[in-house]
Amino acid sequence: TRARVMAAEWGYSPTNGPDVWARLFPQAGGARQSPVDICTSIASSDSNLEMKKLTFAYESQSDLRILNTGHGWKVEAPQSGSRLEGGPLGEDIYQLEQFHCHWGETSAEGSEHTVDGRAYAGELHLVHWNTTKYQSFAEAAQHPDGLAVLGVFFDVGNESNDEIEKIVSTLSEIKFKGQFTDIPDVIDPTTFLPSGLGYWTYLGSLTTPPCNECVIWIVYKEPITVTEEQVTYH
Ligand SMILES: NS(=O)(=O)/N=C1/NCCS1
Ligand SMILES: [Zn+2]
Repeated sequence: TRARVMAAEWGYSPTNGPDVWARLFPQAGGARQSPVDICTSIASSDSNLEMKKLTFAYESQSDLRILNTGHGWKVEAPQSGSRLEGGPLGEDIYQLEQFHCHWGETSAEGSEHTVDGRAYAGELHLVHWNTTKYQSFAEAAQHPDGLAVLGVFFDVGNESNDEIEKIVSTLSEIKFKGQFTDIPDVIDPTTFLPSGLGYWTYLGSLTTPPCNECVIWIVYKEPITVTEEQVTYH
Protein backbone atom coordinates (compact mmCIF):
# COMPACT_ATOMS: atom_id res chain seq x y z
CA THR A 1 0.00 0.00 0.00
CA ARG A 2 0.99 3.66 -0.32
CA ALA A 3 1.67 3.74 3.42
CA ARG A 4 4.66 1.42 2.90
CA VAL A 5 6.24 4.05 0.60
CA MET A 6 5.91 6.86 3.11
CA ALA A 7 8.48 6.68 5.90
CA ALA A 8 6.79 6.84 9.30
CA GLU A 9 8.16 10.32 9.97
CA TRP A 10 8.35 13.27 7.59
CA GLY A 11 11.82 14.68 7.06
CA TYR A 12 14.11 15.91 4.30
CA SER A 13 15.25 12.70 2.61
CA PRO A 14 14.06 11.62 -0.87
CA THR A 15 11.54 9.20 0.63
CA ASN A 16 10.02 11.48 3.28
CA GLY A 17 10.94 15.00 2.15
CA PRO A 18 8.99 18.00 0.80
CA ASP A 19 8.32 16.32 -2.57
CA VAL A 20 6.21 13.61 -0.92
CA TRP A 21 4.72 15.52 2.04
CA ALA A 22 1.49 16.13 0.10
CA ARG A 23 0.72 12.40 0.21
CA LEU A 24 0.10 12.58 3.96
CA PHE A 25 -0.39 16.34 4.35
CA PRO A 26 -2.69 17.53 1.54
CA GLN A 27 -2.09 21.23 2.25
CA ALA A 28 1.56 20.73 1.23
CA GLY A 29 0.25 20.61 -2.35
CA GLY A 30 -1.47 24.00 -2.05
CA ALA A 31 -1.06 27.24 -3.95
CA ARG A 32 0.59 29.34 -1.23
CA GLN A 33 3.31 27.06 0.11
CA SER A 34 6.39 28.28 1.96
CA PRO A 35 9.31 28.63 1.87
CA VAL A 36 9.85 30.51 -1.37
CA ASP A 37 12.79 32.05 -3.18
CA ILE A 38 12.46 35.82 -2.74
CA CYS A 39 13.19 37.39 -6.14
CA THR A 40 14.17 40.91 -5.14
CA SER A 41 13.77 42.25 -8.69
CA ILE A 42 10.05 41.43 -8.81
CA ALA A 43 9.27 42.07 -5.14
CA SER A 44 7.18 45.24 -5.32
CA SER A 45 8.32 47.89 -2.85
CA ASP A 46 5.65 49.68 -0.89
CA SER A 47 6.94 53.00 -2.20
CA ASN A 48 4.07 55.24 -1.22
CA LEU A 49 4.11 53.65 2.23
CA GLU A 50 0.40 53.03 2.21
CA MET A 51 1.23 50.08 4.42
CA LYS A 52 1.22 51.01 8.12
CA LYS A 53 4.48 50.67 10.09
CA LEU A 54 5.03 47.22 11.56
CA THR A 55 5.35 47.53 15.34
CA PHE A 56 6.29 44.94 17.94
CA ALA A 57 6.50 44.81 21.72
CA TYR A 58 7.86 41.80 23.61
CA GLU A 59 8.35 40.89 27.26
CA SER A 60 11.60 39.53 28.67
CA GLN A 61 11.15 36.06 30.09
CA SER A 62 13.35 33.65 32.03
CA ASP A 63 13.02 29.88 32.51
CA LEU A 64 11.61 29.43 29.03
CA ARG A 65 11.39 25.77 27.97
CA ILE A 66 13.48 24.73 24.97
CA LEU A 67 12.64 21.55 23.08
CA ASN A 68 14.55 19.40 20.60
CA THR A 69 11.93 18.98 17.85
CA GLY A 70 14.02 16.51 15.85
CA HIS A 71 14.39 19.18 13.16
CA GLY A 72 16.00 21.88 15.30
CA TRP A 73 15.25 23.64 18.57
CA LYS A 74 12.02 25.40 19.60
CA VAL A 75 11.50 27.76 22.54
CA GLU A 76 7.94 27.86 23.88
CA ALA A 77 7.31 31.53 24.64
CA PRO A 78 3.61 32.32 24.86
CA GLN A 79 3.53 36.01 25.80
CA SER A 80 0.06 37.43 26.48
CA GLY A 81 1.71 40.83 26.86
CA SER A 82 3.41 40.77 23.46
CA ARG A 83 2.02 42.58 20.40
CA LEU A 84 2.90 42.44 16.71
CA GLU A 85 0.72 44.69 14.56
CA GLY A 86 0.60 47.04 11.58
CA GLY A 87 2.48 46.48 8.33
CA PRO A 88 0.69 43.68 6.40
CA LEU A 89 -1.33 42.63 9.48
CA GLY A 90 -4.30 44.98 8.95
CA GLU A 91 -6.10 45.92 12.16
CA ASP A 92 -5.37 42.64 13.97
CA ILE A 93 -2.99 42.09 16.88
CA TYR A 94 -0.74 39.04 16.88
CA GLN A 95 0.83 37.52 19.98
CA LEU A 96 4.13 35.62 20.30
CA GLU A 97 3.69 31.87 20.80
CA GLN A 98 7.12 30.37 20.16
CA PHE A 99 10.37 30.83 18.27
CA HIS A 100 12.54 28.23 16.62
CA CYS A 101 15.41 27.86 14.25
CA HIS A 102 16.27 26.15 10.95
CA TRP A 103 19.88 25.56 10.04
CA GLY A 104 21.98 23.14 8.03
CA GLU A 105 24.94 20.76 8.04
CA THR A 106 27.25 23.58 6.95
CA SER A 107 26.97 27.34 7.13
CA ALA A 108 26.63 27.38 3.33
CA GLU A 109 22.96 26.45 3.65
CA GLY A 110 20.23 26.02 6.20
CA SER A 111 17.78 28.88 5.77
CA GLU A 112 14.30 28.03 4.52
CA HIS A 113 13.72 31.14 2.44
CA THR A 114 16.34 32.08 -0.13
CA VAL A 115 17.03 35.51 -1.63
CA ASP A 116 17.68 35.52 -5.37
CA GLY A 117 18.65 31.85 -5.04
CA ARG A 118 21.03 32.45 -2.15
CA ALA A 119 20.60 30.47 1.06
CA TYR A 120 21.73 31.81 4.43
CA ALA A 121 23.37 29.76 7.18
CA GLY A 122 20.14 29.60 9.10
CA GLU A 123 16.81 31.25 9.78
CA LEU A 124 15.05 32.16 13.02
CA HIS A 125 11.23 32.12 13.09
CA LEU A 126 9.26 34.13 15.66
CA VAL A 127 5.76 32.66 15.48
CA HIS A 128 2.71 34.79 16.41
CA TRP A 129 -1.05 34.17 16.23
CA ASN A 130 -4.02 36.47 15.61
CA THR A 131 -5.60 37.07 19.01
CA THR A 132 -8.03 39.64 17.63
CA LYS A 133 -9.91 37.05 15.62
CA TYR A 134 -9.16 33.67 17.16
CA GLN A 135 -9.30 32.08 20.60
CA SER A 136 -6.24 29.84 20.41
CA PHE A 137 -3.09 29.18 18.44
CA ALA A 138 -4.52 25.89 17.15
CA GLU A 139 -7.67 27.63 15.92
CA ALA A 140 -5.69 30.45 14.31
CA ALA A 141 -3.58 27.93 12.39
CA GLN A 142 -6.76 26.87 10.52
CA HIS A 143 -7.26 30.34 8.96
CA PRO A 144 -5.46 32.24 6.15
CA ASP A 145 -4.69 35.19 8.46
CA GLY A 146 -4.16 33.13 11.58
CA LEU A 147 -0.39 33.31 12.03
CA ALA A 148 2.32 35.89 11.46
CA VAL A 149 5.91 34.64 11.40
CA LEU A 150 8.93 36.96 11.49
CA GLY A 151 11.88 35.41 9.65
CA VAL A 152 15.42 36.54 10.46
CA PHE A 153 18.38 35.23 8.42
CA PHE A 154 21.64 34.17 10.09
CA ASP A 155 24.92 35.19 8.52
CA VAL A 156 28.12 33.55 9.84
CA GLY A 157 30.74 36.00 11.03
CA ASN A 158 33.32 36.50 13.75
CA GLU A 159 31.17 37.88 16.51
CA SER A 160 28.80 35.59 18.35
CA ASN A 161 25.28 36.67 19.17
CA ASP A 162 24.87 36.83 22.95
CA GLU A 163 21.11 36.15 22.89
CA ILE A 164 21.48 33.16 20.58
CA GLU A 165 24.30 31.94 22.82
CA LYS A 166 21.89 31.78 25.77
CA ILE A 167 19.89 29.28 23.70
CA VAL A 168 22.67 27.34 21.97
CA SER A 169 24.47 26.85 25.31
CA THR A 170 21.58 24.64 26.47
CA LEU A 171 21.58 22.32 23.41
CA SER A 172 24.05 19.86 24.99
CA GLU A 173 21.27 19.03 27.46
CA ILE A 174 18.73 18.18 24.74
CA LYS A 175 20.71 16.06 22.31
CA PHE A 176 17.76 13.87 21.40
CA LYS A 177 14.34 14.52 19.83
CA GLY A 178 11.65 15.13 22.41
CA GLN A 179 14.04 16.23 25.14
CA PHE A 180 13.50 19.63 26.75
CA THR A 181 15.12 21.82 29.37
CA ASP A 182 14.69 25.32 30.82
CA ILE A 183 16.79 28.28 29.71
CA PRO A 184 17.85 29.98 32.95
CA ASP A 185 18.80 33.29 31.34
CA VAL A 186 16.38 36.13 30.67
CA ILE A 187 15.49 36.17 26.95
CA ASP A 188 14.19 39.29 25.18
CA PRO A 189 12.99 38.37 21.66
CA THR A 190 13.50 41.99 20.55
CA THR A 191 17.24 41.37 20.58
CA PHE A 192 16.89 38.77 17.79
CA LEU A 193 15.73 41.39 15.30
CA PRO A 194 18.20 43.16 12.97
CA SER A 195 18.77 46.89 13.31
CA GLY A 196 17.52 47.53 9.75
CA LEU A 197 13.80 46.80 9.82
CA GLY A 198 13.17 46.54 6.08
CA TYR A 199 11.31 43.33 5.19
CA TRP A 200 9.61 41.33 2.45
CA THR A 201 6.08 40.05 3.09
CA TYR A 202 3.83 37.49 1.38
CA LEU A 203 0.95 35.13 2.16
CA GLY A 204 2.30 31.63 2.70
CA SER A 205 2.22 28.55 4.86
CA LEU A 206 3.90 26.60 7.63
CA THR A 207 7.17 25.36 6.11
CA THR A 208 6.83 21.98 7.80
CA PRO A 209 3.95 19.51 7.89
CA PRO A 210 1.03 19.91 8.08
CA CYS A 211 1.97 22.98 5.95
CA ASN A 212 -1.22 24.89 6.81
CA GLU A 213 -1.72 27.88 4.50
CA CYS A 214 -2.21 30.23 7.43
CA VAL A 215 0.92 32.38 7.62
CA ILE A 216 1.48 36.04 6.83
CA TRP A 217 5.25 35.95 6.32
CA ILE A 218 7.45 38.90 7.26
CA VAL A 219 11.09 38.20 6.29
CA TYR A 220 13.66 40.79 7.35
CA LYS A 221 16.10 41.85 4.63
CA GLU A 222 19.05 42.32 7.00
CA PRO A 223 20.57 39.14 8.49
CA ILE A 224 21.90 38.98 12.05
CA THR A 225 25.43 37.67 12.59
CA VAL A 226 26.23 34.51 14.53
CA THR A 227 29.36 32.37 14.65
CA GLU A 228 29.82 29.09 12.77
CA GLU A 229 29.65 27.28 16.10
CA GLN A 230 26.27 28.80 16.93
CA VAL A 231 24.61 27.63 13.74
CA THR A 232 25.92 24.24 12.73
CA TYR A 233 24.94 20.80 13.98
CA HIS A 234 27.54 19.18 16.20
N1 LIG B 1 8.67 26.82 10.06
S1 LIG B 1 7.22 27.38 10.39
O1 LIG B 1 7.30 28.42 11.38
O2 LIG B 1 6.59 27.78 9.17
N2 LIG B 1 6.39 26.13 10.96
C1 LIG B 1 5.60 26.10 12.02
N3 LIG B 1 4.90 25.02 12.46
C2 LIG B 1 4.11 25.19 13.63
C3 LIG B 1 4.15 26.62 14.09
S2 LIG B 1 5.28 27.47 13.06
ZN1 LIG C 1 10.16 27.63 11.00
